[in-house]
Order: sequence, then structure tokens, then C-alpha cells
Amino acid sequence: MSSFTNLMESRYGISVSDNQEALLVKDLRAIMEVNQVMNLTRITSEEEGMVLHLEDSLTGLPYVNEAPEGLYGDLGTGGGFPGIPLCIMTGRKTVLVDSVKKKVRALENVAADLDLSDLVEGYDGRIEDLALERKGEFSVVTARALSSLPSLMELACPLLCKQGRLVCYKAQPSHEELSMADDIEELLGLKKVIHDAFELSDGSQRCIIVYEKVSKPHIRLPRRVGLAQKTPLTRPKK
Ligand SMILES: C[S@@+](CC[C@H](N)C(=O)[O-])C[C@H]1O[C@@H](n2cnc3c(N)ncnc32)[C@H](O)[C@@H]1O
Repeated sequence: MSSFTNLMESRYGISVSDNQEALLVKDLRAIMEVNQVMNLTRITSEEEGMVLHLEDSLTGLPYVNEAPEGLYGDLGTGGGFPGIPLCIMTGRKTVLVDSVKKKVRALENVAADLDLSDLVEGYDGRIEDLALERKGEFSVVTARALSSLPSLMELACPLLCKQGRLVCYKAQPSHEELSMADDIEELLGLKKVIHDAFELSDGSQRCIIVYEKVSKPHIRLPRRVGLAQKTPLTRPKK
């Protein structure tokens, strides 16, 4: 057993097969290579990438596995994290969403090198536009280092099917951010079902917060492009 598979098993109870590990490492190396000519990630060493990209991405796996079967989307995927590692681990059809076209094309090329083209599709556009085109089609979406919780909830809501899940990777959300998110759950028809806090093996703080779509939102979504991130929703006045 390699040190990575050993770590994932002992620390998180996640089994990684030899084949999956080979693909994960190949993905990381390919992204690092693309990163030399295109800014995909601030992480430049493989050692750091093993923790802050691969280990971190995989911590979301148990939460993604609890979602209904079906399509998975990684919102604001950047260098394909956690999207490609979670695709490798789940075998779900995966849509990698980013508004920067050249990043999405680069990820499609990496996916092709990993023989994942049948599973991975890139969407080069805004999440809000994807929501107009593929409303309610996603069983689960993830978001890491994208926006505040209220913005993520609003962006994800129209994409999710009933009982679909939004898995948010956060460092340490403030009380204010958490309380603003609590305030708009009902408006969006989302319910927080999990809030777990733990440390990665390098001591970084990690929180995973999961919302389930329990009913239809009480407002029309998506709002105009940009509003979810510029002017997040707040508690409706009674
Ligand atoms: C800081 S990066 C995070 C990348 C990756 N998820 C990670 O954790 O390494 C955020 C990415 O989200 C994309 N993004 C931000 N807002 C977006 C939106 N509304 N629609 C699509 N992509 C968006 C940006 O282009 C950027 O690549």
C-alpha cells in the first residue's frame, strides 16, 4: 500500500485502488504541467498537490456518495479540483464548469489523456447560464474556493434535482457567513444536512457543509448573471 492510499484509508476510511491512485497522480502531474503555461493553481509542488489537491478533493467523496445517483457537476472547477479526482473515484458522469474557456479546454485534454472523455464534459460558461440550460439535471454539485455559502447555495439551487446535494468545501466559515446561509435556506428550498470540521494531514482546517434540495425555491432562479456573487440573497423581510 502506498503512503497516499494508506493515509486515505486510515484517516478518512476511503479506499483508493491502485488504478484510481495511478489516475489521480497522473491527473495531478498533468495539471502541474499545464500550470507552467496557464494559471490553473497556485500550488506548484507535487508534494503540496498530493495534500491540497488530491487528499483534499477526496475528503468530499463520502458526501458525494450519499447523494442520489446521477450527474455530478464541479462549479468553478479551475484546475479541475475536486472535479476530476471525484470523477475518478465515483465513476459518475461529470461536468466541469468554469467561465474561463481556456481552462475548460485544458481540463478536457487532461481528461482525454486519462481516458475519461466518456465521463467528463467541460462547460465553459457561467454557472448561471448552465442553470438555464440544464435546470434540475444534477444529483450533486461541489464547490471549492468559489464563493461565500449564500452565493454557492443560490448558484447550485436551480441545477439540483429534488434531493440533490450541494457539497461545499470551506476553510473556516465565519459565524456571520453561516448565519447568512441559514437565513436563506427556506427561500431556496435547501436544508443543511451536514456540517463537518476536520484537519487535512498538513494541519489545514477544512469544513464540509452539505445542503439537500428539499423543495422548490420561492424565487425565480437564476437571477441576472453576477448577482449571486455580487449581491447575495438575504433573509426575506416578513
Ligand atoms: C479560486 S478558483 C477555484 C478552483 C478550484 N475549484 C479549486 O479549488 O482549486 C475559482 C474558479 O471559479 C471560476 N468562477 C468564478 N465564478 C464563476 C461563475 N459564476 N461561473 C463559472 N465559473 C466561475 C473562476 O474562473 C475560477 O477558475
